[in-house]
Amino acid sequence: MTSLAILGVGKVGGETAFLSAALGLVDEIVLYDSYEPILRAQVLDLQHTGIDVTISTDAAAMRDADIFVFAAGTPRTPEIKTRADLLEANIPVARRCSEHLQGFSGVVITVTNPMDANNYGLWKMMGIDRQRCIGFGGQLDSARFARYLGEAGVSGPAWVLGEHGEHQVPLFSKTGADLGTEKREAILSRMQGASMEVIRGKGGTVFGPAYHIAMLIRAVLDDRREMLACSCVLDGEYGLSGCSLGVPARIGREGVLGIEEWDLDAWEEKKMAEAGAFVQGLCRRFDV
Ligand SMILES: NC(=O)c1ccc[n+]([C@@H]2O[C@H](COP(=O)([O-])OP(=O)(O)OC[C@H]3O[C@@H](n4cnc5c(N)ncnc54)[C@H](O)[C@@H]3O)[C@@H](O)[C@H]2O)c1
Ligand SMILES: O=C(O)C[C@H](O)C(=O)O
Repeated sequence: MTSLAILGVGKVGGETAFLSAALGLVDEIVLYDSYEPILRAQVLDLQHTGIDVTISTDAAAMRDADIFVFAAGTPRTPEIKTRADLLEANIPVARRCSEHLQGFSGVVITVTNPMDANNYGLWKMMGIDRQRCIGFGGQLDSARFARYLGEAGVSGPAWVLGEHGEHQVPLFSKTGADLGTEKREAILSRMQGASMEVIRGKGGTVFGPAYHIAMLIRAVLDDRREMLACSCVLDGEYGLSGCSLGVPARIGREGVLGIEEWDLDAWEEKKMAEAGAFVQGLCRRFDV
């Protein structure tokens, strides 16, 4: 029997629960939210699908799950410019999350923004092996990148490393197309504003994140060992440590099975170093 726990069942957590149930990824889902009315409503709504999945709201059972999604906390509104601006609001939520996870032996997926810093914070507070903390965001950024590349007539592989935020690093060198710096910067700028277009229109991003989180859950539970852009706690990879950052990672049943260090061109290397320095600064908040 496989069990998924989700802390925070608002827009993204709720949709992730629904998709995981609808796709038959797990046998049991343990849901918890500090706001009781949303928790009850999400449970009822899931039950009304009639999908054959066990649903529990026993917070203590979360630590027995195979996989745990941290999706609780404050999301952006149009007034909140960057994901990093959510750090102070969500640090106490990350701390609470790490308390829920004492004794947990599965794989954690961090969704709550600023995701890279929170993934590092959870790893640090829980004191678990770094391979068991996966930060989610790179797959979504990569899907957005693929879309913008397509509009520019480029169909090569779309990978986005770096921060899940303003300092994201789209790997143009992997696409095989020579777009030039100006076009690169123009596409990057569109990517930086991509989610805000959705947040302005419907109050938050839902389908994109939930779909790719479900694919990540599947990669872990089925031990797919596939390469995905994920935020991982770094220990010298890409010349960085003291942070969690988007890198190409092989994902399987034990979490991050390996990190590949790809050759980057000069533009990408500079962006990656800037991303590392920026996220290291955010992560320092968890070192005190
Ligand atoms: N990494 C990504 O790609 C990605 C994508 C979308 C959203 N996000 C982030 O995910 C988070 C959730 O976004 P959302 O749109 O679902 O927000 P939401 O407001 O719809 O849901 C958040 C839920 O967390 C609950 N919550 C708050 N504090 C809690 C606590 N201490 N314990 C348990 N539950 C708690 C709230 O009651 C709420 O139901 C935000 O930080 C958002 O920025 C990240
Ligand atoms: O942009 C946000 O605040 C939400 C999320 O990180 C996203 O990329 O959709």
